[in-house]
Amino acid sequence: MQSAPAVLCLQQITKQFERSSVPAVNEATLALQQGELLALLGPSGCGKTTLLRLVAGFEKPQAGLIDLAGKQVCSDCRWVTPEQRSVGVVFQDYALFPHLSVLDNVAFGLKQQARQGEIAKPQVQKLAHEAIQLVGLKGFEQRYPHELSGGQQQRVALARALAPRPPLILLDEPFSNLDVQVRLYLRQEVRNILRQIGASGIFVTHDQEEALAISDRVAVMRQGHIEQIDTPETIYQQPASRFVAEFVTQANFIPARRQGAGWQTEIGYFDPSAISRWQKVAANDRAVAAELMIRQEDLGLESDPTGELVVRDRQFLGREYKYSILTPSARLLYARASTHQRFSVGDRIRAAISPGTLRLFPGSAADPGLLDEPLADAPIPTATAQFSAAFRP
Ligand SMILES: Nc1ncnc2c1ncn2[C@@H]1O[C@H](COP(=O)(O)OP(=O)(O)OP(=O)(O)O)[C@@H](O)[C@H]1O
Repeated sequence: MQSAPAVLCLQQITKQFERSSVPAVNEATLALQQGELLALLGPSGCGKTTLLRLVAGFEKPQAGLIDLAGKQVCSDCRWVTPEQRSVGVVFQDYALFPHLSVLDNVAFGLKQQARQGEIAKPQVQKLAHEAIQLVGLKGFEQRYPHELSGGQQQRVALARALAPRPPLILLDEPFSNLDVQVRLYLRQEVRNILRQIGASGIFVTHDQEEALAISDRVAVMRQGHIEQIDTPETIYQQPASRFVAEFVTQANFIPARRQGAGWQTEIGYFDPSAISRWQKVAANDRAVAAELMIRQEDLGLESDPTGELVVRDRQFLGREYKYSILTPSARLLYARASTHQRFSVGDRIRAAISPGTLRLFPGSAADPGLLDEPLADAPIPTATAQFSAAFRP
């Protein structure tokens, strides 16, 4: 993947709307390789759609460079219009012409290209039929949009974007209007189709599971910045910041205070073996406060009538239970556990965490309850010794 030529290069792209005090996209830099599928993931308003629109040419940035398929399409002295950029765009609401048949919708852009002499006229019908076949709508050519389901309409929109065979397809929340079954099926199919024709794609989503499931890389955005861009595995296992960790994994965070070689929290003492990558904090030997990240699936639960954690709620999710756990300081933690072992609301439990699953993030020294205590290497309190035994391999 890394050796393939870049289809898209963004350098330091910044866009600030009028009457807005902060940029919607702030110095975004990324390169997309040929055949690669990138997800733009982030909370509402973080700039995902604006970034996509900048690539398409629907918005002009104040600063930065955009290269598409080896050609500069945006710089201080160069601007290529959306029609002249080789990108296909699929919108959330399909944006089909209601008075045109499926075939005419798909052929619409191709006919314009033929009029401008960009493609030969006989190519129009050929490319349109190929695209319709590619998205599995052969036989539906003469139907109108109102005669199609939402999923079928989105396929037409996809066929229209794919028909001219652009090297890059942009998809703005393409599945969000579809019900869950169609959504799961179609997102896999879009991925397969793009792979089949070797096109690159960027799709916007605020659904972390969707981003991780179908993309080759994920760009997590926050307040206009690309906070981290990497493979789904790396984003999940090695989030670069607490924001990425929280948004992508929905992990638990507990304030921790350095104690000896390890870290003390209200749910126990964690020695170094519990922690997967603690370079971030360990690099700063003087850091006394941190936040410990525990993923929901890594928070193991064990029955313990004297335990300080209490089951507050249990949700049945089919393959697993999701528990809400109340800590002594009334903090809520979430755990996902197999259905083989079932706890009831009110049960007292203790946490059992597998070695190497925790991560540390720089923490605030202002956390109450922990940092009021002396920071010297005090012995581990008896109540937590039990936990530390569970954490140690
Ligand atoms: N045309 C516009 N004029 C002024 N501000 C805009 C315009 N379009 C977007 N914004 C602002 O820019 C910021 C980024 O918006 P954008 O639509 O890119 O976010 P998003 O991440 O796609 O959000 P969502 O997931 O809700 O669609 C927001 O604060 C939004 O209000």
